[in-house]
Amino acid sequence: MFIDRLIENIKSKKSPVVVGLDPRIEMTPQFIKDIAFKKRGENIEGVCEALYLFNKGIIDAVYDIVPAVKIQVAFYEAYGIEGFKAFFKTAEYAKSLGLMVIADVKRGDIQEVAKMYSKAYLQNQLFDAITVNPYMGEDTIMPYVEDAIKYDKGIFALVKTSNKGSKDIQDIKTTKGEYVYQSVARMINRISNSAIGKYGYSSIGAVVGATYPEEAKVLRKEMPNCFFLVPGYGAQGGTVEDIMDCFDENGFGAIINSSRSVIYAYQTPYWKDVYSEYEYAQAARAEVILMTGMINNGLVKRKYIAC
Ligand SMILES: O=c1ccn([C@@H]2O[C@H](COP(=O)(O)O)[C@@H](O)[C@H]2O)c(=O)[nH]1
Repeated sequence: MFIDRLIENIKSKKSPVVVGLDPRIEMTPQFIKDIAFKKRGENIEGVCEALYLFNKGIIDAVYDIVPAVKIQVAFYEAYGIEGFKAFFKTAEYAKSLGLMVIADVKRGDIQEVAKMYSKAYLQNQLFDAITVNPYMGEDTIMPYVEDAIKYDKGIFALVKTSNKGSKDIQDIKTTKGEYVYQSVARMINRISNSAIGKYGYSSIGAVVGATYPEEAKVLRKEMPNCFFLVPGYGAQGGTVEDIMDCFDENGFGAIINSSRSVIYAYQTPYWKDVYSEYEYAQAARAEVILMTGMINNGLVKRKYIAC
């Protein structure tokens, strides 16, 4: 099952860190752009080649120390068909090195449309899991759940997102006296019963932001079946302490995504005097090792088992 494979990958890499491949052309090292533009021209094709080459460097540097990568489709979709090619090529390369691939596509929509989104991603062998948006209601996520079970894939449903504005709707109190995100959490946890693996977690998981540690603590209890995909670590302000309550005492229960803080580590105050732009991938590796060490130390301090 997807979730068992994910847990086994976390165990074998001894890391719950997911690297987010969200490349920006304006932050891409010049030497990569030079290579890409020379090969494909200083145009959309060249830009997309540069994004792919950048990702390839990161993947080469981290594939042996993380269980998965998360690829945010917006950074590719912005460039049309060439962007999509870079998106698929990135997924293909990550898979070829044994990484699990989460497509961050946050899909939703009415059932008939959701079926087509699901066909695009969950029926595609390149992707192990996708993110979905359940805020249109249960019927809209069932096509993804059905395909996840049928094709042995995973889904992570948005429950409490990491952005500031997540409170605008997700934190409204319902007539039952709970927050909207808790109602969504209850729905997802119930649905997730249909896909529980041998470690007690389901292939139907939840997105819970690192920037809301109190809410995450509540949700960990209210969603015992659901593995959390936790964005918001690093660049958005989430810290190791903030994510601790996403884990269970066996050191499972969560994968922690970091995109900018890892892929652009060489530009951060911590690493910028150590690594040049030519060494951006080594900097990303160093940041993942540091992040993994800090998370595992945090787990040990709590007397939880480290990953
Ligand atoms: O609640 C959410 C859900 C998804 N994301 C995604 O995670 C990364 C975060 O990038 P950073 O550079 O580490 O901030 C990005 O792909 C978002 O789409 C999120 O941030 N919050």
